[in-house]
Amino acid sequence: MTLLKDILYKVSLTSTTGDMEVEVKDIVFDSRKVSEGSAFVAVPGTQVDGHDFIDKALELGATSVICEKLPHALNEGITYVQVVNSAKALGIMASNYFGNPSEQIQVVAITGTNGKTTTATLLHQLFMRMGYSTGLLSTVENKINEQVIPATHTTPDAVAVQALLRQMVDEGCTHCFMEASSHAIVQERIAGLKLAGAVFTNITHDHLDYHGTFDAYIKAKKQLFDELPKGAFALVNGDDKRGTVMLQNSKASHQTFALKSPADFKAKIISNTLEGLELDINGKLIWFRMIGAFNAYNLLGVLGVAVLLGEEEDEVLRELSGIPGAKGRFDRISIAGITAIVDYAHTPDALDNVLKTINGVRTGGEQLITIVGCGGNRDTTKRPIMAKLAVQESDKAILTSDNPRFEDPEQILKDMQAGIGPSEIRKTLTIVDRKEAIKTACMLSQKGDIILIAGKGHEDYQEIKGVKHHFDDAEIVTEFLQQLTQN
Ligand SMILES: CC(=O)N[C@H]1[C@@H](OP(=O)(O)OP(=O)(O)OC[C@H]2O[C@@H](n3ccc(=O)[nH]c3=O)[C@H](O)[C@@H]2O)O[C@H](CO)[C@@H](O)[C@@H]1O[C@H](C)C(=O)N[C@@H](C)C(=O)N[C@H](CCC(=O)O)C(=O)O
Ligand SMILES: Nc1ncnc2c1ncn2[C@@H]1O[C@H](COP(=O)(O)OP(=O)(O)OP(=O)(O)O)[C@@H](O)[C@H]1O
Ligand SMILES: N[C@H](CCC[C@H](N)C(=O)O)C(=O)O
Ligand SMILES: [Mg+2]
Repeated sequence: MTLLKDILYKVSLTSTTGDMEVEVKDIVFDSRKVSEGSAFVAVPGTQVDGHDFIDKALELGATSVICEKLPHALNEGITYVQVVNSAKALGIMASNYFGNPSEQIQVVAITGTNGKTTTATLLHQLFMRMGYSTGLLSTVENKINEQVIPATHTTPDAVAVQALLRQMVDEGCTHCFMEASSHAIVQERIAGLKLAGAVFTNITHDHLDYHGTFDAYIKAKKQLFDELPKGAFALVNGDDKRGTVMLQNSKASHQTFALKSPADFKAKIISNTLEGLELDINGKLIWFRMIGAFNAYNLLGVLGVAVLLGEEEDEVLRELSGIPGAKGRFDRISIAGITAIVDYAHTPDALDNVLKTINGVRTGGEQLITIVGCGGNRDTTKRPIMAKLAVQESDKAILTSDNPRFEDPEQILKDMQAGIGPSEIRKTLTIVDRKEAIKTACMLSQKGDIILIAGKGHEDYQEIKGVKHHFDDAEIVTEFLQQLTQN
């Protein structure tokens, strides 16, 4: 039996009213999911305030309410707990409720604008290969060893994080690698977690719609490092000028990885082709199946984490060398002499990196056609920048839709077109239907050409007005390229 007073351990309380020994059958932060005996935690949100749903939660059988502001009238027989920060309280309560699983497993959180999924997935694959029972919480999927649990967010909500960690511990996992998105950090979805370490990959333009300013976005990432305990490690990209900012107030052991500056984990790129990367790491030449200089950073971050967790460098490099990477990250499909690359680049920096990688390995003569869109109900300021990058770094750019969500797809495309100069218009096509855009790119391609399809990577849907319609870039480009071979 779980008592309210026990799960409030370590929560900053302002006041309590009622029986603190009431049994808690479930912790719920959405009134619609309350059942008899639930503890309802009222969290202020971006759309509505959970405090407005306290009555609804009580109607459905909640026996305790955890909130920042007490309701004017308190119901008889209900326990009310006033806390300083209910989102934070939710995380700590969920951790207590599930028996503090993060104290029984080494959890490493990865943050940064780009590279989180790649780094976390590589770590999961690496530790599995090295014989450990390992968990993963990522944008693409959550995993307990090889068992897949579908992911709805990059970082699950506070209760789901703890429930998944509990399941991992019960199934014998010793390690869990997880992404910590800036939304999750600010919303305290990882409050109550004991981390063995945290990684900072990089920070560039994204999510200004949510955080407001770039400084607030940096501060969100920094919170992860500020809250690390002594004894944990803080591993940051030393070539990113915000790497040192992350370390400023961190009690954790300061560690760096870099290609250009002095660092604890260093590498030099020997070769970078469409077949893979060759790196010099401490005088050892190692071949990796990952493509692009940005993946050299991801590989170094992975090496750093593994070594800081006590693994032997040579074994790590041997295993890492054969790992293919995460789905939808630079996936290559070659049919009829045409190479299509499906990549999740959905930020200006990611798109720039992918385009530079492709341009760096081109042999000349071939065309590069880039298909790109920008998500609806997301940062609008990145739209003209991404369109401009696509046009400038390709022979032809096709602007199209990528999850318009609740926005008008034509308006998103207009925002993108604003980034294109008059002399670049002739290199640009705008085709709102993504399938038509892919078909057009295939029809315009000749043997040897490269088609980059950016933005959706592993996603197998197009989200329009709250409905996810099946849509898979790799599936569609394969279909059209195969048709070319039949004609
Ligand atoms: C903008 C954002 O991040 N929103 C997240 C946030 O919801 P919110 O603050 O908007 O919630 P709200 O709708 O205002 O409701 C406030 C509170 O009232 C409660 N409520 C609401 C209605 C009701 O009838 N009863 C009730 O109790 C809600 O449960 C909530 O506790 O907290 C929810 C629970 O954790 C999340 O599901 C939700 O993610 C939304 C769906 C989302 O799209 N988030 C994206 C932007 C996101 O989180 N992305 C990052 C990755 C970004 C990256 O790529 O870097 C991620 O980690 O996935
Ligand atoms: N270290 C990196 N630096 C810059 N760009 C990268 C890096 N790693 C990957 N990318 C690019 O960014 C895209 C997204 O990579 P990944 O999915 O690993 O990032 P993420 O941080 O998990 O993104 P999200 O915030 O959407 O979950 C990749 O498809 C690739 O184009
Ligand atoms: N985690 C990111 C994914 C963006 C992927 C892209 N396809 C889009 O829809 O904008 C977000 O939710 O902002
Ligand atoms: Mg991710």
